[in-house]
Amino acid sequence: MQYISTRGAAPALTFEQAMLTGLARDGGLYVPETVPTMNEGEIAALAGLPYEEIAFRVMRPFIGETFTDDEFKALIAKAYAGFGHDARAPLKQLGPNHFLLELFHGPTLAFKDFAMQLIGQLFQASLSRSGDRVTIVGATSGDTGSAAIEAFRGLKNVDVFILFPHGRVSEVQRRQMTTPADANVHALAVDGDFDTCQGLLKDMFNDFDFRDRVRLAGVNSINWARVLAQVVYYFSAATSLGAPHRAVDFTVPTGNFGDIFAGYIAKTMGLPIGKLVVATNQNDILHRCLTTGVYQTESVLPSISPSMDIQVSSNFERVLFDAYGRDGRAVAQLMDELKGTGKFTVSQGALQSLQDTFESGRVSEEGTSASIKRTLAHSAELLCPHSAVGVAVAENHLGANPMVTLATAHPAKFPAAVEEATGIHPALPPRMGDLFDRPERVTRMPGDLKALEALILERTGA
Ligand SMILES: Cc1ncc(COP(=O)(O)O)c(C=O)c1O
Ligand SMILES: N[C@@H](CCOP(=O)(O)O)C(=O)O
Repeated sequence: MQYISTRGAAPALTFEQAMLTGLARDGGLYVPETVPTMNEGEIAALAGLPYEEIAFRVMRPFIGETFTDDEFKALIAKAYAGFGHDARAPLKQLGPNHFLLELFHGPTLAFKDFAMQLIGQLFQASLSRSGDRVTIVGATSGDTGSAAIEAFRGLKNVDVFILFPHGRVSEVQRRQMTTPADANVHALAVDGDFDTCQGLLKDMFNDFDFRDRVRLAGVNSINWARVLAQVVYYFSAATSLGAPHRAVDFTVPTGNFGDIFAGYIAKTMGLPIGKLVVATNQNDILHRCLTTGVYQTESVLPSISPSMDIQVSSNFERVLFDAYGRDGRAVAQLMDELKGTGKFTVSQGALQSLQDTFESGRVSEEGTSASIKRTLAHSAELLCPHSAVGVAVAENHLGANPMVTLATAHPAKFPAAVEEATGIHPALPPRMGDLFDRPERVTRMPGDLKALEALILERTGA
């Protein structure tokens, strides 16, 4: 199993190399050279299995020789042992044909834990074998950062630097990143928005001297291993609703396009997914692009679903690669255009291919609040604002197949928006009850590459 870059000009890598590398050296993202498929019998056999066993069967063909079966099984078991629900990703029924996939029972209460807890294990196993040390730098709009810190805190061969937009994450998210006392954790509050943070991260990857000196690794969804771990819950949800004997639709609250791209991979592997619906908040660049073919950045509007306040949606590049017939040069040209002008237009053929796979919808701020309120009244389910965006869009795309909406975070991560909509203040789980009493440790930084690189070099001693 080899991984190739979406820009076609970086060396092909193994799973382990792609996982430790993050961004390809040509600026592209790694994808499998060929996506392995599962036949109907193999998919049917997943129904009713424990989540960890489904994870093993779905991910095994992607990892090549990196781990033996026994090693991989043990790492998966450790990754999900700390989840607060036996099913790991339970389904709740919202309506006759509408289900909610709760992805917030991990240690930091967001779907990011599914991938981050696993790659924490995979990194540790790989680094302790090689004796190498890496510097992880992550960009976050709130959830990736806390999940990464939780997964890598205290590890002796890893430093973790998390760039988050100053003043643009919820207080719970900020405290999850700034209160861990471990010396290898560095929370950096950057002046700018999430796109500034993600842009700086990509610039660090493209600064080869710096990259090689600190042995830079990435745990954003630019890392293929992140996407892979997220493919699993599409299989667990769909098979418990009758797949492969019937098709299942999914609606996914979307920002960086990683989570829905995982659904696209599940579909490519053979899982009968009918509709794949992209749900955006008022930062609706993906919805506009899927509707008109024009991908045009605007300034980010802070919203009550802040984790999706994103304009430059990293993983969209992966799906464009397929829509352009895996032509890396065409993708590189689009990405250069985006960097230069803030815009590109998708060709007619590529747009048709995207529209054949994805539907989309956008929800306003009022619509998000109303969705939280309505869902509580009809189904007694308290949604976080991101999940509420998903539910609102899904309601406009219900059809004959069961519809699954991904609930991506726990409502207690966004108490202000939930209380405003419902009058209920969602409580944090008891194990996080002292979050507001713990001392914070954070460094305020300008959105400046050289300043950030200097700080990372100084703190790692590289
Ligand atoms: C709570 C939450 N929901 C949805 C999303 C969107 O996921 P993705 O970036 O994979 O599209 C994010 C982060 O991006 C998130 O943190
Ligand atoms: N919403 C995310 C943004 C980064 O997404 P990623 O999936 O690429 O790590 C966040 O919470 O940080």
